[in-house]
Amino acid sequence: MSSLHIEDVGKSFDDLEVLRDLRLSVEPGEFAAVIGPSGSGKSTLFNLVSGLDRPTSGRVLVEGEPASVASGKVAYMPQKDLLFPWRTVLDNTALGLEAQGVRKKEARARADALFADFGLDGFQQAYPSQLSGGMRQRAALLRTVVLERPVLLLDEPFGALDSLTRTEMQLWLAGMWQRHRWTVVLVTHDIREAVLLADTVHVLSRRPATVVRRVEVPLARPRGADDFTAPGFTATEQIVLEALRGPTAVRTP
Ligand SMILES: Nc1ncnc2c1ncn2[C@@H]1O[C@H](COP(=O)(O)OP(=O)(O)OP(=O)(O)O)[C@@H](O)[C@H]1O
Repeated sequence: MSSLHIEDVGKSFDDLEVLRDLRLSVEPGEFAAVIGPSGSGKSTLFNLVSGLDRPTSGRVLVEGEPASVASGKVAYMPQKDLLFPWRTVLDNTALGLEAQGVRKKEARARADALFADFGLDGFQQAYPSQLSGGMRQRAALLRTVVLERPVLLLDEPFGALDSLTRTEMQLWLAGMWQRHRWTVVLVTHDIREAVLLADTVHVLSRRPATVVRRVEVPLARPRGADDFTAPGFTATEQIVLEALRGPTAVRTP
């Protein structure tokens, strides 16, 4: 059974058709990336997968069941880290578990157990303002991962970081995925990021968005900094770029 199965999904807001006949499947342990032009509907798609909104047509199935917030199958990391400035980093990372009804002590213990792996050891009692941009994003990811849900949605997690920090974070995430094998759907505007991290890159058209190309990334795992200059990397970037720019990607409303 697919972890995520999006079947002929359409979504409109009044007269605005945002998604049309969108199909996409993600298998357990797969890292999928979704890339598309600005405003093509990537956040709308995530809202459907996390059950915050419903499709106008078609179906969104998470582990075979219609997507719903109540099913607790999807963990969503939004673009902004949304860490509360008045809570310590540990309390911030335990927040999702607490909201799920886990007792505070246990929630903190479960989050704390991941701090070293996320490069945050020693910062449990710090406040978010004391962290660098990259550390804040790692804390936000920790808060998402600790929920141990079957599907992780990452919405441009590194979009706000400077280019060097972003590259470091991408390499770090590649290493983390290698160890944990989460099922991930990453939304990004960054072709390089999609190719480095994903098994499959789904390229969206302009609105109404549909998947115009599904690109399998031919690079072996584990991946690292050397992959950025590998011939297969550049060739895949080119294929994704052409799909983004190609004639079928430009639709008139
Ligand atoms: N609740 C809503 N009501 C009306 N229109 C909406 C709603 N949510 C999104 N839209 C519209 O749908 C379109 C797609 O928005 P969405 O945020 O999904 O795009 P996106 O691809 O995530 O954008 P970006 O790449 O800029 O982050 C936009 O034109 C937006 O104005």
